Parts: sequence; structure tokens; C-alpha cells
Amino acid sequence: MSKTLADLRRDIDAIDDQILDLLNRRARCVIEVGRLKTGEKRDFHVPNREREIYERLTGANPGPFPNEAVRSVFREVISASLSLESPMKVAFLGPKATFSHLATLQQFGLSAELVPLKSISAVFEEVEKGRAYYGVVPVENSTEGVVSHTLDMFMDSELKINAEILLEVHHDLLSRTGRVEDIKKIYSHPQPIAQCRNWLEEHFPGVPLVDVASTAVAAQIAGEDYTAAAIASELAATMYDLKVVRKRIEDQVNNFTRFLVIGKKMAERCGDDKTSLMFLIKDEPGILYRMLEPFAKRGVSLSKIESRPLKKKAWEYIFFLDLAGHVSEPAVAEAVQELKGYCQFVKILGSYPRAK
Ligand SMILES: C=C(O[C@@H]1C=C(C(=O)O)C=C[C@H]1O)C(=O)O
Repeated sequence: MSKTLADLRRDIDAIDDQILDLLNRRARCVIEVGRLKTGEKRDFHVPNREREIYERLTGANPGPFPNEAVRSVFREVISASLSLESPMKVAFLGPKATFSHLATLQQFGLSAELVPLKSISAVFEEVEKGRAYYGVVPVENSTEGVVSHTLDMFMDSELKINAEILLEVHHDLLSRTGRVEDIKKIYSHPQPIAQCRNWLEEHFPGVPLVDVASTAVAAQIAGEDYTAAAIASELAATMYDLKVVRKRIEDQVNNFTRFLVIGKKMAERCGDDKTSLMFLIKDEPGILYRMLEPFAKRGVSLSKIESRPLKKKAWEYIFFLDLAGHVSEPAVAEAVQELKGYCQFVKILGSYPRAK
């Protein structure tokens, strides 16, 4: 005889009791891990361990519970666990409901105390002064390029990169009524406007597009004026009580923004790591060519090279380099050592697990 609704709900209650019991057993282990880390002065947030957990569970999941939900559930289990080890305060480039906020939630979950700050330099300062444990700042977008202010901050800061976050960026059109015919003006940050230009020309020709400081400010304006629409994130719709007129209006699919988690220590090696460093080369002929040799001859692959003007002296440039590997690996350490011979200075900004 098949089970009744009441039978099934009794089964679910019994399973939930077991899940709760297991969550508490897990939490007691985590508290013990926190004690060990305090004694050994180790970092609480271990991104490579978290990645290992997600990969192991989603790889072994027989279903029907979907892998995306496994990730979300464990995101919150780990977030709460981390807060049991130590209250986790994380500063990010605000205001609320921006993509930095979404990236911070993706990495740290809902149990961390998230602090929105006004500028990238304020995020660095909050972590340097120890008022926040970590900071989250954007560093590059797959269509718009590098966030130069973040790179510049590393010139005078001793903070280390502890993790990277890759966020897939989607833009939604939001308004108070959710009705196309009410929309007389569209507000957003210039970047999202540029990223949705073709869609806007096709669907809202002639409707004025207004640049504002952030997608969150745009959402706020749309919340106060029913004839205004905002291009912003899904999170902004929830936070500013707006309706979605149309989801995912970006012209370019595969639009990612990369964020860095900054803290006082870099991450331990996981086997699939990246290292970021900055250096100032000596002013000698052929130096640009030679600076890449230490990496090439050891088979260390470089994923990005960026130059920024050294503000203290005209026409001198600082280079930022991302490479595959952890600085504790001999090939990477030797290449960096050799690079020092061509440079006035070299600074390791951090080794951290590659985000997927
Ligand atoms: C428990 C640990 O600390 C944190 C919490 C984790 C968890 O809940 O599994 C995993 C990694 C750390 O960010 C750990 O390092 O193992």
C-alpha cells in the first residue's frame, strides 16, 4: 500500500531531525577546528578546503537533489560554521545590492557580517586596521577590463590576496510596477548601460538613459518613481522592493567579474593555485623581454600581465602579473627569485585557489 500524505510528512520530519542532529555534530567539529587554528595562529577562512568540499559533494551526488542546491545548502552550512570559529566581519565595496555584495555573499554566505563601504580604499583600510577580517574588491571584468584602482591600492598596502571570486554578471530591468508602458527613463551605472545597449535600443528606443553612481542608486530611484526603471541585479529587486520587467538583458553572454578577497594572510596551497605579484623593472635595454624568461624556462604559465604608471615618477611603470602555481612551489619560487635580479622591487600579492 502506498504511503499517505501524513505518512510522508512523518518520514520528512524524522529525516529533518537526523539532518539537524548531523548539522550540530558537524558544528561541534568546526568549533574544535577553530580552537586548533587559534592555537596555531592560522587563518579561519580556508578557501581551498571549501572548494574541496563542494567538489567532493557535487561529484558524488547521486540526485535527485540538484547539485546547484547542494552548493547553496553547503554555502550556508560553511558560512555558519565559519562564524562559529570566529565572528566573520567582511567589508565590501558598497552600497548594498551591487555586484560586489553578490560576490561577497557567494563567497561568505549569510552568516557573515557584511559591511558595505564607500570606496575600494576604505575596504583596504578596514582590513588593515583590523576592523574587518576580510575585504572584497572587484579587480576585472571580462568585457570592460581591469579595475585600476584596486591594482593601485596594492602599491602601498601589505594586505594579501586570500581568494578570488568569479561572479557571472546578469543585468535585470526593474521597476515599481513591472509594466513596460510606465517606463519613461532608465537609470544605471555607465557599465551596465554599455553592456545592455543593443537590447535597450531594440526594446526602449528613444527612452532616455541616465548614468548614476551605482546600480543600487538606480534601484533606489526606481523605488521612488514608478516611471523610472533601473538596470540592476536580482538582489536589488528584493532589497528595493521592485518588480522584474525583464531578466538578463545583457547583450553579451559570458560576462564575468573577478573579485579579490583581501586579508592579512595568503591561502595555503591546494594544487590548482594562482599567484599574483607586482614588480618594478630596472631601466635597461631588453629588460621587458628578459623579465618573462624566468617563467618561460621553468614552464610556469602566465595568465595576465598588466602595467600601471608609477605615480611617484613619470614614465615608469609597475607590472602586475598572474601566474599558475603557488609561491611555495619550487618552480614559482625560483622564477620569482630570478625576476628579482631584473627588478628594483618585487612584491608577492598572494597565492590562492583558482576560482572555477
Ligand atoms: C572547518 C574549517 O574552517 C572553515 C569552515 C569550513 C567548513 O565548515 O567545512 C571549511 C573551511 C574553512 O573556511 C576548516 O578549515 O576545516
